[in-house]
Amino acid sequence: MILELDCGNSFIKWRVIRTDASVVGGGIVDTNQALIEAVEALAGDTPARCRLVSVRTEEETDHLGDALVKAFGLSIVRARSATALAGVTNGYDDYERLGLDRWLALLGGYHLARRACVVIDLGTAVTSDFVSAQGEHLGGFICPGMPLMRNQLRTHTRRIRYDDESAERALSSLQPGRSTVEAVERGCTLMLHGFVLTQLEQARSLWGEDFTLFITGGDAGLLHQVVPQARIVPDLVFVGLAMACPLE
Ligand SMILES: Nc1ncnc2c1ncn2[C@@H]1O[C@H](COP(=O)(O)OP(=O)(O)OP(=O)(O)O)[C@@H](O)[C@H]1O
Ligand SMILES: CC(C)(CO)[C@@H](O)C(=O)NCCC(=O)O
Ligand SMILES: [K+]
Repeated sequence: MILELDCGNSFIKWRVIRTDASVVGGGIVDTNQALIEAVEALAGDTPARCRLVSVRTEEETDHLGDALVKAFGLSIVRARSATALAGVTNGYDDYERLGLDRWLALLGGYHLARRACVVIDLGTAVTSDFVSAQGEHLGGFICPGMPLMRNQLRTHTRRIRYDDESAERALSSLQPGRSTVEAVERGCTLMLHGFVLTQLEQARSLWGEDFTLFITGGDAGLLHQVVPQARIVPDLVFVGLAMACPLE
């Protein structure tokens, strides 16, 4: 069995797959220890191999790797930056600066679409990347995601305070808010809607209607009504991870 990890800035997304790629289990955790416990709790064999992508520091990622080797004695392959892979060229001036989660998600998107695509990932940050039909990465955009927008408002004001349950309830509609929680949650959601619609405009001016829009990341669900044509692929980073780190 293979342990797959996407180590983001706030959470670790994990899953365990068999060699035939069928999924045994998976989830989202916020600490290395919680990851080890979740994998230990899976019925069946422990994974012998691991492939991972991380946007954390080298030290944090090494620390996680050491903990996994200690717990499971597995071998680890890490996704690395590349100038080109699987028919896609990295569009950054300095290819190593492109976030590896973005690189893998756009590799996965191009692989699935086999034509021009835009890949939007809604996590701690929101990112968007453009790939032409020829596999040329044209670059992309980075902006704050829902968790960062909320927290900036909470941190830099004195009277914006509310709990998680009321935040969830506030999104039952996108009408003008009649309480702080509604005003903030709906306002930030509409910022994301606006962002995504502008990405669509850019894609249309480049390619007409001849492209696929992919949406991934923990907050992908906030968008599906605005862009019903989008393909929501929650595991897009894992699609790219398998391409970048093949385990024969
Ligand atoms: N089960 C879940 N656990 C945690 N967050 C979740 C879950 N489902 C949806 N989310 C939402 O997903 C967002 C986090 O996104 P995601 O997990 O894709 O990225 P991340 O690890 O925080 O950061 P990165 O963008 O660096 O990968 C949060 O806003 C959170 O509300
Ligand atoms: C933008 C994030 C934080 C999204 O997870 C990550 O891809 C990252 O740290 N990127 C490095 C900066 C860049 O992609 O230009
Ligand atoms: K991510």
